[in-house]
Amino acid sequence: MGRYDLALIGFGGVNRALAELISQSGERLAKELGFALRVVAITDLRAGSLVDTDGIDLAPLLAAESGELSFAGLAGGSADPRNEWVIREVPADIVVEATFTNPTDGEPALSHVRWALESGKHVCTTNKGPVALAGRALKQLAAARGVSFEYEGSVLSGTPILRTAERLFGGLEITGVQGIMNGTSNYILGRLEEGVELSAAIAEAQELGYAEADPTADIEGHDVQLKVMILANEVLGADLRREDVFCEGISAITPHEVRDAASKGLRWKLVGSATRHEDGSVDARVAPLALPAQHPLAGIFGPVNAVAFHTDLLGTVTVSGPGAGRTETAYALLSDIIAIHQRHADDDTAPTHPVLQEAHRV
Ligand SMILES: NC(=O)C1=CN([C@@H]2O[C@H](COP(=O)(O)OP(=O)(O)OC[C@H]3O[C@@H](n4cnc5c(N)ncnc54)[C@H](O)[C@@H]3O)[C@@H](O)[C@H]2O)C=CC1
Ligand SMILES: N[C@@H](CC=O)C(=O)O
Repeated sequence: MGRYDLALIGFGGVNRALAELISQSGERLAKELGFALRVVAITDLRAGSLVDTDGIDLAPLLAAESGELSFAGLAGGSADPRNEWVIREVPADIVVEATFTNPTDGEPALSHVRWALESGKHVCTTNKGPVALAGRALKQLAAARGVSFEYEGSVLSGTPILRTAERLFGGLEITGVQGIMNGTSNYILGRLEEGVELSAAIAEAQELGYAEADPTADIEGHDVQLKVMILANEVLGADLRREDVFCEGISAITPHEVRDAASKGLRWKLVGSATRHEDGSVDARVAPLALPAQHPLAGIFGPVNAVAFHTDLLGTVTVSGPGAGRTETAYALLSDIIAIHQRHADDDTAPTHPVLQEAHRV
């Protein structure tokens, strides 16, 4: 049985949840998928870096509270994240990028991804910055190096929206997308309707692992702006920059307005949308809308998200599922690793598995 060695860049909620999955369910997954997973490097802004090319023992790391973790003093450990050295020099097969999303220029995650691809390593990431702001260039770099760049978790967390569109919508012309694409703001709007104060609702979303490290991106719509760019670029053939996407968040909506709307059968939702016109141009925007109760998006609650695809042959097809959450997003990374395996199953270095090889051929 083959194995993939992983370097985890960022050891916050999502990458810790991936490490937990590997630590607790690695054997079951290996039997099912036909390949094993081993973590050989971890870097983190706060904890430093840890390298063991024989495989890091994850259990003691996962037993420590995340705020208390320090790799300095451990064998192969350092207080310095040493990101560039780890990404370029440690012999990992896949670099898993899950540091903070920076909506302005995508850094430092953009450099992390670039270093990995330049070094001939596959990348999977849940970080929206590099995908939205430089996805096209990064895909070209990956193709030139013969490696994969996967980012299912960058839109709708573990809900496989990008792969659904890519693999299952063949022959359909998609003319637009509209959806709820941020778990935090959707959760907060629901809690405001229930009478919870804004600051308390934000704290809950942080505690539950839905919110960005700086929740401004969730509240002001920047997170959805990046997701709309990713979707429009992927499924509508657009090449949007951030300034092309009008963006208004939920900060101006008062708890009173939320409850007043509810009493009239309306629900405030933060909606992202993109529409392709006949001349090929694409309009995209993010804005709060008070939707009537019978609107399909009005019934989407909490961290659940949904995206409606407008198509020529099927009309509207809506995909709904978790839009945020540590374990849910870690699943997106696992699905990326499976996709890498499927794509490279015939490479010399890839593990072999009859079921996945068959899927690869199909
Ligand atoms: N939590 C969620 O539901 C989802 C998160 N994402 C994205 O996944 C990424 C990770 O999310 P979480 O784990 O929830 O965030 P988090 O804030 O819990 O963890 C991020 C980790 O990255 C580390 N970090 C930051 N800059 C670093 C650097 N330069 N070098 C090394 N480590 C660095 C931080 O110390 C922190 O431990 C973010 O980009 C987020 O936008 C995407 C989909 C859903
Ligand atoms: N903060 C984001 C996490 C996923 O991208 C959200 O709440 O949707």
